Amino acid sequence: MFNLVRLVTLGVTKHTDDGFLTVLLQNQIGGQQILHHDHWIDVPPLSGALIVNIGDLLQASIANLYLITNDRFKSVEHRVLSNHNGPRVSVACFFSTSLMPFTKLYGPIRELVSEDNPPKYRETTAQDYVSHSFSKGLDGESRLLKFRLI
Ligand SMILES: O=C(O)CCC(=O)C(=O)O
Ligand SMILES: [Fe+2]
Repeated sequence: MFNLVRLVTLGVTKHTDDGFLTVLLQNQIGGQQILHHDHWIDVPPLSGALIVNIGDLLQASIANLYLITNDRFKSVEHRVLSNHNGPRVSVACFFSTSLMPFTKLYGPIRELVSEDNPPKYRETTAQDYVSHSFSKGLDGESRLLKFRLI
C-alpha cells in the first residue's frame, strides 16, 4: 500500500503530495520547507525524526478506514531547496495505491458532510487522481481544482 521512492534530492519545486500520507526521513543537510501563511518555513533536520505530510487524497476524500476530510485536513505545500553543504539524501514512503488499477472510489466522508458543509469534491479513484497529477506536473496550481465541486 505504499511506494518507497526517494533517492538523492537535488531540489523540488513547490507542490503537495498526491497520495494520502507521506512519511519522510531527511539527512542532516536539511532543505525541506513548508508554506505557511505565504511564508516558507524551514523543516529543520532532527536526528531520528520523521516528517509526516498529509497528501491531496486525505484532504479531499476518504476511504472506509482512512478519512475523507472535505478540507478539514490540508495537504501541505512544500518544496526542497538544494544547497552546497554536502549531499542531501531523503527517503520517502508515499502511502497511496497510485497507478494500481483499483476501482475503489474516494469522496468526502459522509460523517463530515452536511447541509451546512456540503461535499467539496467529487469522487475519484486513486488511479485517476494520480494520472491527473502526473499529466499536470508540478505547475504550482492545486491538482484538486479539477475535482472541486464548490
Ligand atoms: O526530499 C524531501 O524532503 C521531499 C521530497 C518531496 O517532497 C517529494 O518527493 O514529494
Ligand atoms: Fe513532496
